[in-house]
Amino acid sequence: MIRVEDVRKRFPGAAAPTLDGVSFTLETGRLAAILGPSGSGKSTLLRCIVGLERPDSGTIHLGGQAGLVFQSFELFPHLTTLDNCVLAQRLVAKRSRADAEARARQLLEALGLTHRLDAYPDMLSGGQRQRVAIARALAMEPAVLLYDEPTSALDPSLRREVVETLRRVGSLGMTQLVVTHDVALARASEVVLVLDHGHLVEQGPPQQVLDAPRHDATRRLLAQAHD
Ligand SMILES: Nc1ncnc2c1ncn2[C@@H]1O[C@H](COP(=O)(O)OP(=O)(O)OP(=O)(O)O)[C@@H](O)[C@H]1O
Repeated sequence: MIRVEDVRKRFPGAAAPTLDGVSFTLETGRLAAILGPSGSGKSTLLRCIVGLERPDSGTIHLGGQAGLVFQSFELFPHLTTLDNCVLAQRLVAKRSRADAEARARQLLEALGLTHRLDAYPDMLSGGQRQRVAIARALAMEPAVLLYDEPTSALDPSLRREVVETLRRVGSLGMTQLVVTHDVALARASEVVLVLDHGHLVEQGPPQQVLDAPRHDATRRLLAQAHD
């Protein structure tokens, strides 16, 4: 689960706080999307949850480490699918080659990549590369998995594949939080959080937040999505 309580962050010299008392809870195994206009604090919130940024005050409870799937995937170009998923397990988690490989194979199978174990990243489609990055993050057994704009590096035809992938990961019991500008992706998630000027202005299921928006920031995001 993710429990964020009254998180505040103001960067030195900034006129206003980037996060101004953000609180929410996401239950284990749930998929949430964070929407918000540019500059509203989405990436900063994500970075605080991962531990790349330190809040000035407030608490973040994950019950373990957070895994992060980067927008650009950051795969090692000289390693195969399997070895991309084995390396950090060996170096960071100090697992044996056999253990690391077994875990990687299991996750790659769950994500439909068994036929691509020996392929190098440049031989894979964008969606496949993303699934390798997700399998690699899952192999480290994070308590939660966070994504920074998972659809923006992919062409529109692949966006549906992302939703399918997130559902598969959810069915493994993983708690997932996605920062996105993509309203369609938010609609496919279970919980939508809307940030505006460092405040969480809406939170709830997509049917509530996106079909009956109560805040101007949400209405503007929906209007832009329809343009
Ligand atoms: N390291 C930093 N130092 C100073 N200011 C920062 C830093 N990181 C972010 N900010 C400021 O905090 C505000 C929110 O930035 P953030 O990247 O969190 O927004 P965002 O909602 O993710 O935006 P976008 O949708 O454009 O990615 C911006 O005004 C930004 O300039």
